[in-house]
Amino acid sequence: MRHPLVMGNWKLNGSKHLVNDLITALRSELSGVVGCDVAIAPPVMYLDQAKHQLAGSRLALGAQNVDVNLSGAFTGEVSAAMLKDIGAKYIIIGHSERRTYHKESDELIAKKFAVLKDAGLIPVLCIGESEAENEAGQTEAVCARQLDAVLTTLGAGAFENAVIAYEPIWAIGTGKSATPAQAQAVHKFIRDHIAKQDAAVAEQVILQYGGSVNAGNAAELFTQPDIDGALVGGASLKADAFAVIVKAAAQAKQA
Ligand SMILES: O=C(CO)COP(=O)(O)O
Repeated sequence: MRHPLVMGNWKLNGSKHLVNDLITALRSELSGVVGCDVAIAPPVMYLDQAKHQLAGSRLALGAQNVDVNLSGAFTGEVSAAMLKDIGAKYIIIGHSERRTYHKESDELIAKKFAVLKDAGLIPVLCIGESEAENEAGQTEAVCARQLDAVLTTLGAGAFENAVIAYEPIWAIGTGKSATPAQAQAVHKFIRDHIAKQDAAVAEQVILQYGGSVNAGNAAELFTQPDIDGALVGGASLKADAFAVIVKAAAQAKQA
């Protein structure tokens, strides 16, 4: 049985003040909520502050990126060991914003996946197609290519205790979420694709949907059998909306 996971990707937003206020509010909104794992990924600058403020709560710490190098002359980068040291658990890699703005390739992202596994961290691998690819009927081919970068180099076993976030680029920050049926179809494709190599690993891998998830559409998305949670951008910056999403996952996925 898969345990749902809702994670907030704060992207390039925040300040010491906001971290303080948002975590204080989340702790209060989510106290007593069980049945859903919850994580927040603030900017790397605030990970230490966030870790201290999360102490004693059920909320886990995430990060938004990692470098492939372990240490050395790589100005501006952050290593997997550093993220582990600071107490992060879930690390987002392959986000479409990094693929687009930082020209990250499938091969680089597969290397990031490997360094995270080696460090004992949980990769949250983002995949998903652009609007043009979607309209050209290439959704499955794009997702398969992005998954295969990891599958062919690391094998299906790498997805044991890992997370995949299906985030169609056309749904990110647009207010235009995929419909539950659309998202479910792609999630099933992703699970089946991994199952071709290892059915047991495919059955346990957490598949999140991301792209304009909000307090109003979350519950319906979570009714779908292969949607195990959400990677939430904009709505994760509002404690009340994020809490509604977490509670919807806990409710929908109760045994
Ligand atoms: O990119 C996302 C999460 O990683 C989704 O962002 P929005 O929820 O703002 O659409």
